[in-house]
Amino acid sequence: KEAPKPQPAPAGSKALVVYFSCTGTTKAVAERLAKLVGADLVEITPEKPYTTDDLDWHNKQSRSSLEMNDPKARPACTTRIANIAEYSIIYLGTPIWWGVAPRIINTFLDAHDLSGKAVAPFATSGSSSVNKLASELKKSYPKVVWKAGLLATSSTDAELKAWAEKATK
Ligand SMILES: Cc1cc2nc3c(=O)[nH]c(=O)nc-3n(C[C@H](O)[C@H](O)[C@H](O)COP(=O)(O)O)c2cc1C
Repeated sequence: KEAPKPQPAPAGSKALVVYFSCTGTTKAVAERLAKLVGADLVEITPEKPYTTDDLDWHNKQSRSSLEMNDPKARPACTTRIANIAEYSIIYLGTPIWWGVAPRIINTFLDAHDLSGKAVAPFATSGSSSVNKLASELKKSYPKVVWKAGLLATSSTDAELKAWAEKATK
């Protein structure tokens, strides 16, 4: 008997998980999600990596504080996804900084044309909910088809999968 042929993915079903992570929490979720849904995985990498001092939110002069205090800050990121148009769904993972997405997420979004694209944001945080992050992104990038956000700090595989599938509908 012949082995069953692998099913080719239906046209337009390509999924991308793209994420930013400084201390590994979002990265771990992104890796699990990509495996669960069979998505490509790309990291948003800052041109200048964040040091521990950079991430000190108690220090008003730290790099992250200065960036978050300036809505127009766009820290350089080297990530460019040339074939981003090929994806039918993009899962965008990020830590929550000051209640919203780090400015490098804006750098990434500014550099890619995601008009009409389905993008589902997921985030990890100490405690903040994903709502403000999601609504701010929606306001800043109104041409994106934003799907429901997920606070994924302690999401199970089943929760990740259910949320990811819903975003494709
Ligand atoms: C500069 C900075 C600001 C943060 N602001 C918040 C916040 O507003 N609310 C919150 O719950 N957690 C906040 N955190 C905690 C992170 O969201 C949390 O540790 C996240 O899981 C880190 O993800 P990562 O390991 O992928 O970088 C902040 C962390 C940093 C470094």
